[in-house]
Amino acid sequence: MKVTIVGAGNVGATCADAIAYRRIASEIVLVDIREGFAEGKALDITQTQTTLGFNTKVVGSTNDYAKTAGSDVVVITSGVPRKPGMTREELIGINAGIVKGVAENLLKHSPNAIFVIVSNPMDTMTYLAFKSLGLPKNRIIGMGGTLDSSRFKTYLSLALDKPANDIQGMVIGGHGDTTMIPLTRLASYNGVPVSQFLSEEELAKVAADTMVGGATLTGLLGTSAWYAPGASVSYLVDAILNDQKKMIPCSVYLEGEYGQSDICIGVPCIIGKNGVEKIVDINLNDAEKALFAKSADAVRNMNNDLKSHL
Ligand SMILES: NC(=O)c1ccc[n+]([C@@H]2O[C@H](COP(=O)([O-])OP(=O)(O)OC[C@H]3O[C@@H](n4cnc5c(N)ncnc54)[C@H](O)[C@@H]3O)[C@@H](O)[C@H]2O)c1
Ligand SMILES: O=C(O)C[C@H](O)C(=O)O
Repeated sequence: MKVTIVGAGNVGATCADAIAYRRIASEIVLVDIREGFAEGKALDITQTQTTLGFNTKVVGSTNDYAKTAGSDVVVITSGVPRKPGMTREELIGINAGIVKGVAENLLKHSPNAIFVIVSNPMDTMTYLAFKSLGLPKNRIIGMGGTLDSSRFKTYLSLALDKPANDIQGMVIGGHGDTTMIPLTRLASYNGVPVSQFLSEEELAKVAADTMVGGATLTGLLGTSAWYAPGASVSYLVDAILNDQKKMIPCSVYLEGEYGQSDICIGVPCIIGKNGVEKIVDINLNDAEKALFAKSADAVRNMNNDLKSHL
């Protein structure tokens, strides 16, 4: 199976490294616009084959999309990350043109690929890819919910002082500091609701920390995070290539689901070899429904800024 990742920067290269090391694909192509950069990252990753013990072929390319031909999954991470104090939404002007051009080039060479969109603001970039490529909705997947859910589980595990892998939980809604919806009511520690162990105040703090998880790291690092984002993309690509039918919150085009239409936003999805195989309708309570509607309003507002690109 072949995966192309465009953008060989922090997230793209980390994602390529995770996919190679975890043997998720047989071939990875890394593409970047910076002369020699993707080739350098690919060679560096290749030189870990014997010490880490994998045989995945990793190829780098400076903007030569012929090398990406016949990819099963393509991942778009090209674009600018935010700096401390910025919101993801502020990146729209510069990233929209990059994402649209890259997506069109990818489709020319891999007409059957499933697209995974990572560049921010991710929900709006996913909507742009959906609208400009004209592909069926199952083949355009925005990655944000995997990462937000992993942060949610991390903060729950810290608050509970229990292993993160014993915790289940999902974040739906937009991938933004104020639009994410950590579903604290449904989160569990080995099937037991976390509300049996944490107070309302503690749960509210977990939710608040999760929502600004990306901003916290941007403040600490000076640019946005990459280890958890790269690993999250590899998790999603694994679910697609290995037809895992995992339920993962992803940003997908809605046509009435969750009361919303003509928008890409995070909802629980079954992910397999066809990409989004099903949108799972979970029973939200009234408060969660209201948060989802508010989140969708904000994402839709942001999509309005795309007019010149559609
Ligand atoms: N959805 C998520 O959960 C999530 C998580 C982390 C980062 N992000 C986003 O992913 C994007 C990348 O973040 P990063 O930290 O890797 O940034 P980065 O600056 O390290 O890497 C971006 C790379 O894109 C390349 N690039 C720019 N224009 C290009 C083009 N037209 N074609 C090919 N390559 C091009 C740059 O040369 C650079 O190497 C940002 O927009 C960031 O906000 C999203
Ligand atoms: O925070 C960011 O801007 C990058 C990414 O969306 C993240 O959540 O880490």
